[in-house]
Amino acid sequence: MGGAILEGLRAPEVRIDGPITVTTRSAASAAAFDGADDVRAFASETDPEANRIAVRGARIVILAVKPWMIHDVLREIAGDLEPGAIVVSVAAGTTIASMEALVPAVNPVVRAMPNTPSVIGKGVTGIAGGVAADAEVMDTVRAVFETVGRVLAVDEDRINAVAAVSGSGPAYLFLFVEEFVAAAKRLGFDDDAAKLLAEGTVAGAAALLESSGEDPAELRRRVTSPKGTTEQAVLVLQSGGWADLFDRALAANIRRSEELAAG
Ligand SMILES: NC(=O)C1=CN([C@@H]2O[C@H](COP(=O)(O)OP(=O)(O)OC[C@H]3O[C@@H](n4cnc5c(N)ncnc54)[C@H](OP(=O)(O)O)[C@@H]3O)[C@@H](O)[C@H]2O)C=CC1
Ligand SMILES: O=C(O)[C@@H]1CCC=N1
Repeated sequence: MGGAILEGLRAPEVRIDGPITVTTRSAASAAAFDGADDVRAFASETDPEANRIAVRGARIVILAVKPWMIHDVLREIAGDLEPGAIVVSVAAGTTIASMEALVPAVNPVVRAMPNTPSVIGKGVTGIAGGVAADAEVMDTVRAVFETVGRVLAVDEDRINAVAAVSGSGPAYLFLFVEEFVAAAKRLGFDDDAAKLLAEGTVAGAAALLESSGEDPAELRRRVTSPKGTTEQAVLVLQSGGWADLFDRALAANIRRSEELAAG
């Protein structure tokens, strides 16, 4: 996820004050930035000081390690944070209070829940601020994530729901595409043809949804000729109990965030 945000931040039209410093665990991941003039990268496996060096002088520190690693990384960097530096975590299920307990009170903590379309500037990110995150801090964090898409500010008690909808949402759509391609193959299309038809349709329909500004129900209506073919397929799909399926899937997602928060 950190890489997706970084890709968005590195887009030519985005202007960042100062250098972007990246840390990774492996030297191999850091080596991907060799020769880059806009990013410097350090690997913690070869430089145990990497994270501490990286945060020195930084106005914003974005943590994008796995949820169960966030607290250890915060303990590691807390003493090197600049006073007032904003700490942003994108981790699922890691509460603001648990992070605030590990950093100086002068460092505002913000939780962000982005998604992977950020890599092409079409991300959706929910943000929620802690006690020291005043309006200026939230505007700054909003501006960072607006470089990679759209931003919704929420109270922290809604962040798990944001994760369930938009954070994980791309995976649901990709699962749909996988199933759609597989169904096309079962109709006799070879792999390439099935992908062309099914993936091309999803990409085109998503672009149409975005560019038309129309409600998806209206766009669906325009495909569904009365007494036509689409109608028959839609009736079958609607009989599958999607509302309940989605409710259960999102509830399971939120439950997992709560488990992660509980440790
Ligand atoms: N994937 C997604 O769609 C989303 C993920 N998130 C959150 O993003 C976080 C990361 O998830 P994800 O991107 O899937 O995880 P990945 O495992 O893909 O990425 C984790 C990154 O952290 C680096 N890393 C690991 N340990 C350290 C360390 N000690 N110091 C510095 N860097 C380190 C890894 O380096 P290396 O490359 O060398 O292994 C890797 O680049 C999670 O907390 C998740 O909840 C939030 C929203 C969406
Ligand atoms: O699966 C996860 O835990 C992360 C959080 C949201 C998307 N991916």
